[in-house]
Amino acid sequence: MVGSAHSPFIAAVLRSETPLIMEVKRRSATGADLTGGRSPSELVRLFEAADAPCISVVSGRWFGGDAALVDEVVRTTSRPVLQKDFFMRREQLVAAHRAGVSAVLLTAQLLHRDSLKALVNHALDLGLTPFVEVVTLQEIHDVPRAESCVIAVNNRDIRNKEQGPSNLDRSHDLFGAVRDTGTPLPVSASGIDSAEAAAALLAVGYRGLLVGTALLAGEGLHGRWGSAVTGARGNAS
Ligand SMILES: O=P(O)(O)OC[C@@H](O)[C@@H](O)c1c[nH]c2ccccc12
Repeated sequence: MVGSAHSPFIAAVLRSETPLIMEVKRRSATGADLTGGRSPSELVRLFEAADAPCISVVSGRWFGGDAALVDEVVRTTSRPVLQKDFFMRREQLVAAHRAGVSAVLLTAQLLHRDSLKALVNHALDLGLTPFVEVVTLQEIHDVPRAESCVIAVNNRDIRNKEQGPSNLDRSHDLFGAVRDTGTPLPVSASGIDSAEAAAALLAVGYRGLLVGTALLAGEGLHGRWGSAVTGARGNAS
């Protein structure tokens, strides 16, 4: 169902033929430059040309981000923006809302269950879409108000600052549990390094994929991903 009941962020991904949430990230967690000398605005325009339904921007300092980066991305695009940072307090959500973003990352692994619940409620009260990242079955079961949240399986480990290898099997293994929460937008995030891997994740039923490094560093922005993922969605949801 793609209707007015969904938030703008969720609706944009659900109706897209190329459901890739494309990410502006200045550096990898190991410090490698990912911009290739391109400005944030240039990257946003490249993503728009590649039909990104919405844009993710990493404001966390590990990845070279800051508030000015979020402002520049929001100013450049009219598509819904997801801000990726380590949101822990309500005031940070208020600031994100003021900056004009549509969705905020909430990392289940880093938040106590009660805090996650409070932050999901605060985000929804502000009109922000909670983008909840999970890595385990228990975390999936603990997501409150899943029908209003994006639930994203993170294929990397945030506790080692995402420096370890990615594990796409995690997304494949956890898909059924994510779908059963009733989230309208199950997502697989991080470490999706090829158009083929992306197509396989869509085929099991993910409705959106979050991709940063492979698009920034690889050939992803030159058409190949678009043609591989268009129509790759399964019917599982
Ligand atoms: O560059 P990748 O491997 O495609 O991953 C993107 C995104 O998922 C990743 O940047 C990310 C996942 N969780 C985060 C938390 C904070 C900052 C960034 C992230």
